[in-house]
Amino acid sequence: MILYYHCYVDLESNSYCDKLRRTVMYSLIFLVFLLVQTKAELFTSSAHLQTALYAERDIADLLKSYIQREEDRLSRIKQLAEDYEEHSKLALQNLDKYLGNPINAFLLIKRFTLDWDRDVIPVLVNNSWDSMYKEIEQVRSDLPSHEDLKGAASALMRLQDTYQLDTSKVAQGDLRGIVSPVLSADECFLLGRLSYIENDWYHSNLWMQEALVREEKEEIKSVSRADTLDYLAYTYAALGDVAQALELTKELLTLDPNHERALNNKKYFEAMLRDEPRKTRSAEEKPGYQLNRDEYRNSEEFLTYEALCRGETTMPLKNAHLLTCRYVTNNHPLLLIQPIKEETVHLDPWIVVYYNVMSDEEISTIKHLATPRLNRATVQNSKTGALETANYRISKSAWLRGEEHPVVERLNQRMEAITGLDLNTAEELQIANYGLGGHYEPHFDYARKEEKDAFKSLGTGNRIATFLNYMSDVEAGGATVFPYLGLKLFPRKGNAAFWYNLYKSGEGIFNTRHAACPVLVGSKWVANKWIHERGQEFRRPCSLSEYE
Ligand SMILES: O=C(O)CCC(=O)C(=O)O
Ligand SMILES: [Fe+2]
Repeated sequence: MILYYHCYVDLESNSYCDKLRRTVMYSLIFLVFLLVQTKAELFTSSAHLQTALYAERDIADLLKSYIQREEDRLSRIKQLAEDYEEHSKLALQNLDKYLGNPINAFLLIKRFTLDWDRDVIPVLVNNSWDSMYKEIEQVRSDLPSHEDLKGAASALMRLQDTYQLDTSKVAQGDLRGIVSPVLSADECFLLGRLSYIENDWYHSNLWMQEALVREEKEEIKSVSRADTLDYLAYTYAALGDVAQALELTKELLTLDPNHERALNNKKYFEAMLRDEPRKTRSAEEKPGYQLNRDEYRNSEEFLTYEALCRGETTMPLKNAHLLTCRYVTNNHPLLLIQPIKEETVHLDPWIVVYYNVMSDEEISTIKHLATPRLNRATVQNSKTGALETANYRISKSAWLRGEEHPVVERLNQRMEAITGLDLNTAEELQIANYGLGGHYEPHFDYARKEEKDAFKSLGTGNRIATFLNYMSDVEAGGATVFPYLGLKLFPRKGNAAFWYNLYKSGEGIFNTRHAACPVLVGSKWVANKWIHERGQEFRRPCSLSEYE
């Protein structure tokens, strides 16, 4: 703090010492920024949320050892009290005799000088909690923050939308048949309130309704019915259902007749219904349509993406009868002994799945290498070209270079053998871990014409192909889907998907637009290899025809 203060005062000065101080100060500020950044990001990766559980275990150990020490101390105090009680009782029975003995007098004095300092003070004066608390505070930094709470709530809302989860079923601990903990009325209320803070009236309304239902059933109330009615009425009004808002406000007034806001709202709602009697919730007919969602999230593409995520069939797969499987060797020494099984899952654009590309051991090595380096995944701003985080891509990722570990190098060579493409110009291997509700909404892997500078710094052209390794099964959700093809690929540990993003002319293939569905239950790990145009001139020769 002192350092910061001095530097602040001298900010304009240019002596060497000041420059040094300024550098230190900026580094500190940057460090704090980094800490805040990483702290607020636990929920975006399941690997990082694990640290919270380890921290919780450490806190339990710390608390237990503290309790043990305190129990020992208390029993020492108890012994002392008993000893004093007994000694004084004996002495007081015959005071003159006791004190008349010089040895007794001497021992009494010793008792409250030397013995006191040595045996009593350490037991009575206790500051072990302070040091204990400091230790807990250190572990605290590994625990989730309020930002994580907000992120987790909005992830739950996303899961609820995508997988069309019924609010009361979620509250009862039913996630599409997978058992999860039951939520109390106040936990439903919290979800309603967190949505409310985000001006998300739709979800706030659902969860406040559920809070009311649960509150009614609770013997010991965990939430105030009046508060819940207050929020719920507001959300109904915000969603346009003024009549319902009025009903609930009246109920609130029966519980709390002097509730000032409710009294005002009642007048306001009554006036609205009188002056604009047709004012009811605007009903949008499209399935999946939600008030409050932005235009894109109500679009055909997005609704198809969500339907595919749920495993629905949105359109018949074209030429499904022509899809085949085969063993691939490409006459490559790596594949001659152990050919790789290739399943064509779509013909045009050509999309294949390769089986058993990575072994469990390789996957575990790669996860270990990546875990400490996982950072919130970024996307490129198509206008400014800058890399930034966005809600439409929630995961954490790390880049691994071939030279870092033989397993990475071996995987790179294997992908080169399988695809027959040159991977020297490819991007490094990107490891991604999706946490709670982690997803990547529909996107192209290739840069479109308007994104002129997208891969300029790499100098290797556009992303000609994608090789997507699945490093985990996902219990529910987490599919890779292609909304324009009606294609959905559910992750299988060790398998990989591969497709070309560009025609031979270099033109982007629109229908490769794809997305990673939110993870509903489980954790999703993938390793992505984006292969670039440069180096493929003879391996995948160009064509003059635009769409080939
Ligand atoms: O994780 C997935 O299923 C797809 C990921 C993806 O499309 C990407 O990272 O570009
Ligand atoms: Fe992608």
